[in-house]
Amino acid sequence: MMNSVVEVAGLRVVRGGTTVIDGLDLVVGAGVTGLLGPSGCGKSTLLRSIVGVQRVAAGSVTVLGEPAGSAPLRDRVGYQTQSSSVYDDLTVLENLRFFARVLGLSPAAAEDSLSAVDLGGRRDAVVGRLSGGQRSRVGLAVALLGNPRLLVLDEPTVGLDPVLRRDLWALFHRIAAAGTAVLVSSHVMDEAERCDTLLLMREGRIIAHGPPAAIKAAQGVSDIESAFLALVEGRETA
Ligand SMILES: Nc1ncnc2c1ncn2[C@@H]1O[C@H](COP(=O)(O)OP(=O)(O)OP(=O)(O)O)[C@@H](O)[C@H]1O
Repeated sequence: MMNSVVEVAGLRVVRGGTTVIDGLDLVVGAGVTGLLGPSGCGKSTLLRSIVGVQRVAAGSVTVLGEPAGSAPLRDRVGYQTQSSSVYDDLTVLENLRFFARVLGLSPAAAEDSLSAVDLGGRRDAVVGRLSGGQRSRVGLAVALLGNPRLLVLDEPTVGLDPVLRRDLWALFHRIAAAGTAVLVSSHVMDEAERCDTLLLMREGRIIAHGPPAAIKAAQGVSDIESAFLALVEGRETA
């Protein structure tokens, strides 16, 4: 089969009476893919469509050859939303064991996930007392339960300091190197350079797709923010 993990064709999504995504086509492969764009451009909506929790008006979303959200994908796609979905009053390990049970996985899956995010040393810490970066890694560990083939992360680095952000991006690359495709959204343009492949999104459309260096070269600029602006201006004057 092809190397694509996600295939989106002609996707249209309407939210609250407004068309948020209109005719979007996209292929996502292995490695770390960054979905970057300003707040409100539709990143979360696209990720929700890929995970299969978004009602779509038209088009198709296929993940690992199956329709998005279908039963065979249940333990093959991990998803971390913007809001924390872990229990503050449970320990790190208790949280992971709970979610492992919900997914029908063995307690050993909780241990595997814990070590994948380097949280073994904090296994007995109550989540409510962890730092922001550690909490974020607990959420990531939950999404990694069962060793999914695709990990979808919605703005996981928001609110974190630069050191923690750098550490998390390093972790995404380790996860990708171990064979899980990582699709991560951000509205911070300086995170672009950390991605193998970039998807630049604006107003419900993908305006550029490729390695950061290729996107910059195509626009003749030295940073992604300038490339984004050049692409927007090019469209407005076209
Ligand atoms: N539940 C909802 N009902 C109606 N409209 C919504 C809903 N959620 C989001 N929208 C609208 O859909 C559009 C895209 O929102 P979305 O959350 O996908 O953007 P985003 O790029 O992820 O933004 P952010 O970076 O701020 O999370 C926005 O115009 C938003 O106002």
